Amino acid sequence: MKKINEIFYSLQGEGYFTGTPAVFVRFSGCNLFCPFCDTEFQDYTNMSDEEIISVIKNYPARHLVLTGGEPTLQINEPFMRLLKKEGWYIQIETNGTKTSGLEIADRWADWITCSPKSACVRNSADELKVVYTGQNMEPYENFYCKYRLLQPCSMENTDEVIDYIKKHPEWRLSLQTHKLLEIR
Ligand SMILES: C[S@@+](CC[C@H](N)C(=O)[O-])C[C@H]1O[C@@H](n2cnc3c(N)ncnc32)[C@H](O)[C@@H]1O
Ligand SMILES: Nc1nc2[nH]cc(C(=O)O)c2c(=O)[nH]1
Ligand code: SF4
Ligand SMILES: [Mg+2]
Repeated sequence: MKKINEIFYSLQGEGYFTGTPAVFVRFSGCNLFCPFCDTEFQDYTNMSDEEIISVIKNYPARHLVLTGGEPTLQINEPFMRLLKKEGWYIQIETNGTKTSGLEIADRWADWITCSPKSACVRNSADELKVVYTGQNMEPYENFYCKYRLLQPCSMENTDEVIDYIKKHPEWRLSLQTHKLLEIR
């Protein structure tokens, strides 16, 4: 059984796949307590892997976003294998900490979006998506990834983020477009 906070269909609002129709599975629970976290993830329903599949397959898209909370606390090999067997393109949103699912994500996900927080142990992902709060950016210099995305915190410091990116052009802007559009 997995503790699932919500399942919904929307457009990927953030990062490289912004605008892509996607089914979101939000896992309950997290190992961190980011002060800026914009997500309610405590409530949950217990669902079997088969129940999750039976809900997500009703939507027309086959791009799946595993998020949370922290999805790598709950994903396991049989779940990921089943999703791949069912034809899903699996994107996982992770804080990059040392969890039971860290290596499972590497083995099975099609796309890893790492949004590193203090305890991040990853030094690679497909995309690095940093929520900018004016922190020291040096720790991200040796992170190996295809794209470096800088995301305003709660859409409140967009000017500061744009300014940073213009000075450090290896970064690009990630806006939480679902908030702009007032969709989920
Ligand atoms: C809610 S987290 C869930 C996945 C995982 N725990 C993580 O932190 O990557 C999903 C994404 O939202 C970002 N996020 C959370 N709160 C935010 C905020 N107030 N403003 C901008 N992005 C935020 C996270 O950094 C992460 O990229
Ligand atoms: N539309 C939409 N896109 C998202 N991308 C990442 C999200 C998340 O909360 O992980 C999210 C979300 O909550 N909504
Ligand atoms: S790691 Fe992700 S879900 Fe957990 S508190 Fe931080 S932003 Fe929220
Ligand atoms: Mg969100």
